[in-house]
Amino acid sequence: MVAQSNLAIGSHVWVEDPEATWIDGEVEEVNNEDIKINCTSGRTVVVKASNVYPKDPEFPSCGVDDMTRLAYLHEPGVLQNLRCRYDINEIYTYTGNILIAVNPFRRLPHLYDNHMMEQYKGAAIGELSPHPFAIADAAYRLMINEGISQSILVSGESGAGKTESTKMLMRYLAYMGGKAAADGRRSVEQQVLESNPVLEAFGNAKTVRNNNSSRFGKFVEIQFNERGKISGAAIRTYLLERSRVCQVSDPERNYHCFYMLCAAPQEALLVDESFREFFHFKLL
Ligand SMILES: Nc1ncnc2c1ncn2[C@@H]1O[C@H](COP(=O)(O)OP(=O)(O)OP(=O)(O)O)[C@@H](O)[C@H]1O
Repeated sequence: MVAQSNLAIGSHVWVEDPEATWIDGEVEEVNNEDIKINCTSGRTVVVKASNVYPKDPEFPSCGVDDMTRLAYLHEPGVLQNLRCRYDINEIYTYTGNILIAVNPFRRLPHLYDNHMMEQYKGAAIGELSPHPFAIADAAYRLMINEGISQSILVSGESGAGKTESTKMLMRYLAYMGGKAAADGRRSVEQQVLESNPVLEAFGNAKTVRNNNSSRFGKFVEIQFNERGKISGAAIRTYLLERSRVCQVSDPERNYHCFYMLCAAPQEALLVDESFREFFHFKLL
């Protein structure tokens, strides 16, 4: 990140702030490398020019849906844009063809219903609001049109929303590639979606950062036939945090499946003699 070298008096800028991370203000005085800034918090600070970043005075109050449209693509500019959008419940933002998701920490069902999936069908990226469905649709279309396998990489820190975003991507792909199941059996896409709760039971646990933290890596492969319909799927898992099974530090928890077993009716567990002592385990 490179700060502005020539700062004029009266120009709008960002400076680091110990409480707000970044705060905006106006340049009041320039003394060689030392810049005096009147912050909007009411404080006046003197900082080195290399720590001062230009602020776009014409930045729209509700932000922009693609970061590439920002006048300045630096950390305070990006964070301001994500913040403005988050405040109006716009949790998704593009940076070119990359989708950034900000965890809303509350259910937003209207964002993910069937009507939304229908809208994103065939829509080019950027035509509608940023959304995981748009990313899934672009991948699906490219696969159909170019005949080449596509990958979607979902990354972020713990609790960022990777698992939830992946489920949205899988739902959309299942919606696009779904076909009626024969003779009442479960279709492949149903089985793919229904695998999530099972995988989460055995591989997810409560941590200090996330009540449903995936303690393993996951590679989900969905196979399509030449007509674009789902023909198969494979889920590979990596690096399960095995130590959690026998060592959990408070307030974290063991894998969900342990508590699910405890919540199960006793008679269901007593089918196996080895479960008799189950409820005395220190671990539980
Ligand atoms: N799009 C969303 N809408 C509503 N809630 C969400 C969304 N994304 C995330 N959340 C909430 O945040 C929690 C954490 O998200 P998630 O488990 O997807 O994070 P993660 O990045 O997969 O974390 P980890 O790396 O620890 O597994 C979810 O259990 C859910 O409550």
